Formats: sequence, structure tokens, C-alpha cells
Amino acid sequence: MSEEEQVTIVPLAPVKRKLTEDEDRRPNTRKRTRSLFISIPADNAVQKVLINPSPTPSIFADLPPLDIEQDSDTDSLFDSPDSEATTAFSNSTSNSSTVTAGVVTQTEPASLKAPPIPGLTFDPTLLLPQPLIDYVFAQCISTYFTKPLTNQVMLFCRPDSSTLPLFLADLLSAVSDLLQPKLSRETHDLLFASRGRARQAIVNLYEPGDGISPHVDLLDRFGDGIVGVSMGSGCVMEFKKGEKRHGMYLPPRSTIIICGEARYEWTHGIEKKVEDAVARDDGRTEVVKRGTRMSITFRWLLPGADVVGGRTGDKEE
Ligand SMILES: O=C(O)CCC(=O)C(=O)O
Ligand SMILES: [Fe+2]
Repeated sequence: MSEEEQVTIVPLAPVKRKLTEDEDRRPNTRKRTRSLFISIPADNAVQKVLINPSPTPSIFADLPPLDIEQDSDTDSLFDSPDSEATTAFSNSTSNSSTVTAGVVTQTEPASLKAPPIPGLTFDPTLLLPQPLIDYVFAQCISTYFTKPLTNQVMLFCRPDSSTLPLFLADLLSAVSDLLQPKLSRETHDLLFASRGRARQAIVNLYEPGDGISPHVDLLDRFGDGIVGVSMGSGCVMEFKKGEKRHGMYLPPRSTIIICGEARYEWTHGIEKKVEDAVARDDGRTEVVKRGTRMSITFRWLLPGADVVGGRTGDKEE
């Protein structure tokens, strides 16, 4: 966003999806974040920045890892270590690792390579330029993360009529160029050609110990073709489908593409840890400490899902 563009801050009643009884009972489903919802109007001249007044569940809710069919319209919860879920999560026997006094006990170190999941594209050697990442990171911090508790921002564009702030559009275009040689024409088109669709971008800020519950991105809000960029620090992202699990280390400046089976049949999530065990090429395991990580996820809004904030940016009922 250029300096001339005006940013208006208005309070928003968050879009809520009522948790089902089952979700409500699960220990790790409480969100303790503040989110900004940014609805970009058609002329893109004024951006409405909408702030959740209190830490409430956002439009996202988590998904039981092995229960995709039953609860397929849900997405993620962003988990901070200060949530009441932390203890339950750390003590859970279903997780592959636990953090004890800063030491990682992990059954299997994460891979530096893409796991064999159809629709998942990841190449840790293809990195975005550091100056671009530094610029985007700084712009996000100064534009969106000015309040201490805010750690998630969602931007919603209109189909064909509004665009992302320039620094995010530049980032997306750099990702498009970087991945072009790696992707089939069809996949590249799915990810980057607008074809009348509207963009949504979500910016998540993680401190060491933060994570995001295993989830499938909302099926009734987002289409196929998800682009993720990691900045600042790396972390392990875990993909799960039934008994199958793959952890992969996402270094800073890397990108991940989630399409097709990877998008619809596997959950992805990030454990709440302060460090990750990663299998190096030489067969040794390296423990990598987490720092502050920012991720930017670009998705396509499904037709009719571009409604957050109202067309004129008015306060949502
Ligand atoms: O932080 C990430 O890389 C993942 C974010 C994510 O999965 C989401 O926002 O749906
Ligand atoms: Fe996600």
C-alpha cells in the first residue's frame, strides 16, 4: 500500500461460525488472537481496517485431523502458547513431539524436501529475494501489526475490481515468476490467473511457541490453489491424512503450493513449539530454533464469498 492511500480503522463485529458441540469440547479449539479484517473496496482508494474488539473465534475454526469429511467446511485456528489449550496440546499423546524445557523429543525429524503428496509443491532451494522479503515483512508490521495482540490479518478483494496492497501484489508476482519453471501451465494458471476471481490474503504472525491447528482451508470460502510464503523464521508444517503424516521444514523466504489432493484431502498445521527437529541431507538431525515468523497465504475466494466488511466497507452486521 502506498503512503498516499488512506487507512480507516473501524470496529467490526467478527464473522463467527458457531462451534459445533464436538468442536467446543475439544481442548485445542480456542482462538486467542486478535484479527484484522480488511475489506478492499472496488476503487481500492480507501482500505477499511476492521479490528476484532476482543479475542474471539474468527471465521476460522479447527478441524479434527482425521475427520475431514464430517466437518469439511472448516479451516484453521491460530494457536498461541498463552491459550488454555497449550497444556492439553503439549500433553497430548497423539502428537509426534513435545517440548520439555526447551528440548525437542520428536519421533521423526521433519524433512527438508517435499513429501510425496499429490498437489503439494515445495522446493526449499527456490527462495524469494531477501530485500523483497525484508520489505514485505516491514510493511506488514508497520501497516497491520501495530497493536501488540494482533497476530492475524485477513484481506478480502472484490472480483476483478480491487487488488491487494502493492507490496503484497509485488510479492505474489515474484512468487509467480519464481515458480513458473517449476509448475505446469495448468497449475500456474490455477494459482495466478485471476479469471474473474477475488483474492484473499491472510497474514499470520507467529512468535516461538505459536502454532496453527491441523486444518483444511475453508471449503465454502476458498477455491483450489493456495500459495504460502514464509518470512522471518522457518518452522515445520505437518501434513496429515489418516495415519499418514509428513513434516516438512519451511525455511524463511520459501514458498509452498497446496492444490488438489493436498488442499482437499490432507490437513496442514504447525505445532506449538519453540524449535523443530529437521533431518539434514547428511542424515543427521538438526534442532532449529524458531524466531518470529510471518506467513502470507494467498487464496482465491469462491464466488459470493467476497462479502466480509460489506461492499462499501460499512460495519458488518
Ligand atoms: O502459517 C502458515 O504457513 C500456514 C497458515 C495457514 O495454514 C492458514 O492460514 O490457513
Ligand atoms: Fe491453512
